[in-house]
Amino acid sequence: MSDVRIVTEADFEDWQRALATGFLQPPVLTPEELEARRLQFVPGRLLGAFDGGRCVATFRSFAQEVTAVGGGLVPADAISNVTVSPTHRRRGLLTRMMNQDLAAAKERGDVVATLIAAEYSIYGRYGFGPATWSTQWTVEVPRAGLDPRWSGPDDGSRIELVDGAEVRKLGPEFYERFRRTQPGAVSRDELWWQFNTGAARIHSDWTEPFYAVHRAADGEVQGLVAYKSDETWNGKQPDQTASVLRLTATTVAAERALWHYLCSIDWITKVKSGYRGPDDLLPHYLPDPRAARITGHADWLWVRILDVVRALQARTYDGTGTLVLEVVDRAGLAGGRFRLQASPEGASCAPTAESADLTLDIAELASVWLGGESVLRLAALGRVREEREGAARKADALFRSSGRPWCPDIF
Ligand SMILES: CC(=O)SCCNC(=O)CCNC(=O)[C@H](O)C(C)(C)COP(=O)(O)OP(=O)(O)OC[C@H]1O[C@@H](n2cnc3c(N)ncnc32)[C@H](O)[C@@H]1OP(=O)(O)O
Repeated sequence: MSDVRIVTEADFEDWQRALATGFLQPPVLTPEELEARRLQFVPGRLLGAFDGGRCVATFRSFAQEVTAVGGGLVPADAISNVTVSPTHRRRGLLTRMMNQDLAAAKERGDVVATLIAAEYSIYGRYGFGPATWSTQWTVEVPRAGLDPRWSGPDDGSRIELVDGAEVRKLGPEFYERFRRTQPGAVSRDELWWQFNTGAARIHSDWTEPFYAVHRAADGEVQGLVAYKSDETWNGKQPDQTASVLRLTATTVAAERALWHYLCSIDWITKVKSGYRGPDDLLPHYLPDPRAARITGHADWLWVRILDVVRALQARTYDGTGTLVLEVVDRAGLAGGRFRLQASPEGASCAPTAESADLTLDIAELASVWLGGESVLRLAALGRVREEREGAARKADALFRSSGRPWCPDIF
């Protein structure tokens, strides 16, 4: 039987080989890739399964914060790098690593665990629910109806091209402001900025994208985009695609200006949006919104609530009401019956012996927690059970939020 345990520095290279194998990537890493990945080594946060001295499964977690509805920051156990080698699949190794990690996260006091799921059907069994969704658009620039003479914003703000070193200087402060405005956004640590600007390279074939920053008239950074272009030249008509890696903005004006900028670059006939929130305004920045075609839509950030009281108290509520929730958690980590008393002034939540209004699984609670799913829809699907008539409608009104959550990052 394989031994599941915390990974030491001595195991690290073997662990990385197993990780690459599990993700069907070339199993031998360059010294530069290994060196960059060592920066992610946090003692106690890497798990592995070992069989006959060889690593056959990998699991990594790290400290993160998730933005709740209303802008509160919630401590999270972010999970990544989950693999089991094909030689050892379906023997319960993932289950053992997950159970160990979630127990440790609960013990540490993390309110939720988060991950981006490779496949939909893997993580529900561990109490995770899809909490944010993402939509990809492709803009057919010639059909968008934008003014072809556009030469940047005319409100005193400006767009500047910058390099990776500059992004590392101005990006973190900007993103700290941004993430407080966006439910579902996750924190980025210093390593994130290094990996995403090429200062440290997990993949040695990394190439520098273009970076453009939007500055308000007073110089404040209000938007940042990283994008790439394909290098096709068909000899006659320029027909290039700009692919957005990330675009975030703290104001609608900055966001609009950056999309307009991308659509105005000479030679660019298509703009691929990357992973946006499902209610992103992008189509409506175009005189003809039909020029933006949806090319992908799927679940994105999955959340596992570890502490119902703190999770429900961390977010804001537009409505006023009291609700008793029976939360079922098969793993025994966070379930129970809770009374939520919410109003725009604040919320309190505590265990209760009162009879329940609504019964739902911990995974369904995660899906409605950030406002990404509606209680009424889950009730219609039979995934939330009303114990009192009208409770689903009441809960729907309480958990509903004015915008859909969005997680711009992959981890
Ligand atoms: C956050 C991230 O890193 S996402 C990346 C996830 N990794 C990958 O997709 C890489 C390729 N896949 C793998 O490495 C493995 O198949 C894993 C990690 C997904 C699963 O590991 P395993 O050790 O085989 O899972 P384990 O044996 O613990 O399975 C537990 C249960 O999940 C089910 N399960 C596991 N993987 C899958 C899957 N891909 N699809 C559907 N069900 C699955 C098993 O059938 C089992 O069900 P049961 O409890 O009803 O018997």
